[in-house]
Amino acid sequence: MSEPVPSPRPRTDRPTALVTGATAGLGARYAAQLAERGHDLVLVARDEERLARSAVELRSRYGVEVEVLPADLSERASLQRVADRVADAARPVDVLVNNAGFGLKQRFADGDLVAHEQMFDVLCRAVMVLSRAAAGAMAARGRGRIVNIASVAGFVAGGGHYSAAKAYVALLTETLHQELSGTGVTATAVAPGFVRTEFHARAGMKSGGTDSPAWLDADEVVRVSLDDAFAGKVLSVPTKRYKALMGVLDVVPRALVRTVWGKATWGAARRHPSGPGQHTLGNTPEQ
Ligand SMILES: NC(=O)C1=CN([C@@H]2O[C@H](COP(=O)(O)OP(=O)(O)OC[C@H]3O[C@@H](n4cnc5c(N)ncnc54)[C@H](OP(=O)(O)O)[C@@H]3O)[C@@H](O)[C@H]2O)C=CC1
Ligand SMILES: CC(=O)[C@H](N)C(=O)O
Repeated sequence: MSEPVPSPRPRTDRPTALVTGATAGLGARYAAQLAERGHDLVLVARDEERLARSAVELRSRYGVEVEVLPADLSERASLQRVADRVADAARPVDVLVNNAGFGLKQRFADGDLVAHEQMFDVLCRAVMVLSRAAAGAMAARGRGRIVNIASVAGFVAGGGHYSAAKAYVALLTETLHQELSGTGVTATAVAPGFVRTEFHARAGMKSGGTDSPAWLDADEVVRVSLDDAFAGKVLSVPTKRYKALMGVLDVVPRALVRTVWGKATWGAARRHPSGPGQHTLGNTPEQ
């Protein structure tokens, strides 16, 4: 039986940050580092027990107010509840971190359509709806930060539907940044490389050698990206090695990138064993 979700606590003078995917990986670190930077928090994810545990830990460690908002962002009604919270003028959200996400080790062409639709809903539709909610409410107040977690994968071909989804996040964020110019609201796309989180285990992807330099520490990614976001940068590519890789990707022929990236990262995505339309989903929380 999960702990009852505590009702929102009285407003403080601290700014408030809403983080999606706050129970694990990068999202858990965004919540901790934003608390450390003096923000009250609204935590969003599906796993209510992990949310409640995170809230207790963050309150006691950082002395900030923490609200939990259980939601499956692939479900429209759930997503709308989160959008309503983001847009609530009576309880302003000053920083929105659209972080929730997962990968699919399935080809797009013959993979599980339901799984691909869910990934699109979480990686793209949720980011769009919540960014819109934040843009309107923040611009009305003349201040706010929108931080959308894209990926290096969004700048390379060959990463499957996931890459396309992350390219959408990056470009939508650049549009937001441009359209919000002069309003006091900034939008930052964060493009991490490979980060040691639950992402790959949840998706059943090989992630051997995570102690190699190619793999980043989640705390470093979050610290660098928050520094960039608070500096108003439109794109944050944590660490020099991934900034260098992005430069290389600009000049290497795309056909070569398509061939190499897919194989070098998740291995050749499996043809779906039972063919298109079967419903075996990844993205199950680690217990
Ligand atoms: N790890 C990496 O190598 C990289 C990751 N990224 C991106 O970073 C972001 C965070 O990923 P990462 O921390 O690695 O992954 P993790 O798997 O460690 O964490 C994913 C988080 O998202 C939440 N989540 C998953 N599905 C949903 C859903 N349907 N509704 C609400 N919340 C959901 C999970 O909580 P719950 O299960 O409780 O819902 C969890 O808190 C993602 O957008 C990912 O694409 C980008 C580049 C590299
Ligand atoms: C780099 C990513 O966004 C992704 N986690 C991957 O493993 O490709």
